[in-house]
Amino acid sequence: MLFLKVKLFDLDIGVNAVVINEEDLKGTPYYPQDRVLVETPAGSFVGVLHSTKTLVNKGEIGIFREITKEIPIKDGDEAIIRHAETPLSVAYIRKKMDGQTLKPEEIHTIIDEMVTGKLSNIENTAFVTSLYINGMDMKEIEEMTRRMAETGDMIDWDESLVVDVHSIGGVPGNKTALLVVPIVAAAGLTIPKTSSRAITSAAGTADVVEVLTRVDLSLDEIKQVVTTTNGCMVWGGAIDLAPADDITINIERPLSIDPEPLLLSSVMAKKIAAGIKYLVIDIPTGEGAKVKTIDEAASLARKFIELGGRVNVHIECAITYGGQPIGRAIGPALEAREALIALENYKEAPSSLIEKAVSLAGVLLEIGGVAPPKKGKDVAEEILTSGKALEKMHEIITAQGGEPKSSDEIEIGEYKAEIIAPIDGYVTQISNKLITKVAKEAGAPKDKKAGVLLNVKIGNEVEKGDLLYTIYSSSEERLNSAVKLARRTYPIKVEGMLLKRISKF
Ligand SMILES: O=P(O)(O)OC[C@H]1O[C@H](OP(=O)(O)O)[C@H](O)[C@@H]1O
Ligand SMILES: O=c1cc[nH]c(=O)[nH]1
Repeated sequence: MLFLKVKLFDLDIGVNAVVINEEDLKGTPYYPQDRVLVETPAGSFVGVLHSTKTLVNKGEIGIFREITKEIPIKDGDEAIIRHAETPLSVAYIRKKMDGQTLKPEEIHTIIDEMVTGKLSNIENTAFVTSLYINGMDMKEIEEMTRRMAETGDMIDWDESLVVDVHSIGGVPGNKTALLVVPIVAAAGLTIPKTSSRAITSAAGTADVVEVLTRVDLSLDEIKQVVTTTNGCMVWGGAIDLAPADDITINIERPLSIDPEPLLLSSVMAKKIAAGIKYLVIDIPTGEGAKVKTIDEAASLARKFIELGGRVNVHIECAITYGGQPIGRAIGPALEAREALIALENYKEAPSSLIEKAVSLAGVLLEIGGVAPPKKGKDVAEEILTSGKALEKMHEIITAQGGEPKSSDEIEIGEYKAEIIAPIDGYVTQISNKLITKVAKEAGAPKDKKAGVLLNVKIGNEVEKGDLLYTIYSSSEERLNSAVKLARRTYPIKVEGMLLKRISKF
């Protein structure tokens, strides 16, 4: 064992590297590139060892900022270094890589070791990838869901009627939650919504809400907000609800994947932990979404409902249109602005956004008994059009530590480029994946002001030179790169009625 003092490096290098002076390593069984278990008063993690002559002094261990996002280690903390045995999980991950079924205790071990930082990025990535390739059966998914919830905090509300809505994501512009939560909260139901940051999209709900107010609230702050406003819209990753969720999501994001076993367990674990009893799952379906066909969506819905039954959460699934972006705004600030426009004056908002939001909210109002059967959508519309939802949104924004702003006060990227129609014709396709790529190339979601504002939707007739969409960014360099990508990949297809002329074979 080595006893060292922590020296924190303010550097995001993205992996669990630790640096030890080579004098300290002399005569020990620890070698560069080895994995060592680092135990500190704030928690333990597995780090890849690097040696140095000068970066840290004898008696110090250099630790990077990445770690402190998961474990609140401070400068000067005592650290005990031990050889990191190969985690038990490695054998179980190999089993899943080989397509085998994992036993409950094997799944528990993987989640436990992931959450206690004993797995390196390599093992975590191998696990996520093996689920993407080989999947899991429902028993495995149930075990993973339970463990993901049990390894974190659980919130217990002192009432039974706690509802939530959660989208599996995958469709650009899906800012629906910013309407559904205020509508449902204004109706008096308790809706403590947790969201993840973007996984495959250019803006996750947590990224969008963060434009308007704080989302990294503590459990106590969340309870306070929900008690006073009936709702919240917070980032699940900031609190210890299902901690494995944020670890796996951080691996899914660069690969832009969302394997079904994790999709099911991630959503459900967060909801169990948040004490949700009634949950509506939004399953956007269509070309370019995570789910392509109605049949696939129905099969996923059945799995959600079955899983819900096993973990005592009442689930209803809404299969929604996901064949093109929801609304016109893609990117955190653009989507926050569009959501505010919808709350301020629904007539000015895209009908796809309004329609989806009041439909989902309507289901929750019926489940919650504050609207008669089949009348939920009408009640939701009334709450939206009367301004009650906007008022509630301002309450939630304030309670979470933000300053309510009107839509025209939301800042978007100062650099912009307009993409125009190359010919007369009709918009026949808006590629979810390509439009997301353009928005991300412009800098979203890290650059909150970056994104894409659509000027057309599928079916619109356009003339050569008409505006199709505008790309925004805070950086001219990123904007130019996004424009190049847009010009190379054509996210929006414009075609005449004469699609192809064949005059000879
Ligand atoms: O589209 P991608 O990024 O893959 O999925 C992630 C998004 O889907 C869910 O949306 P919501 O919280 O129900 O609004 C997550 O919380 C996250 O915002
Ligand atoms: O919250 C979410 C949404 C989609 N997929 C996940 O894994 N988690």
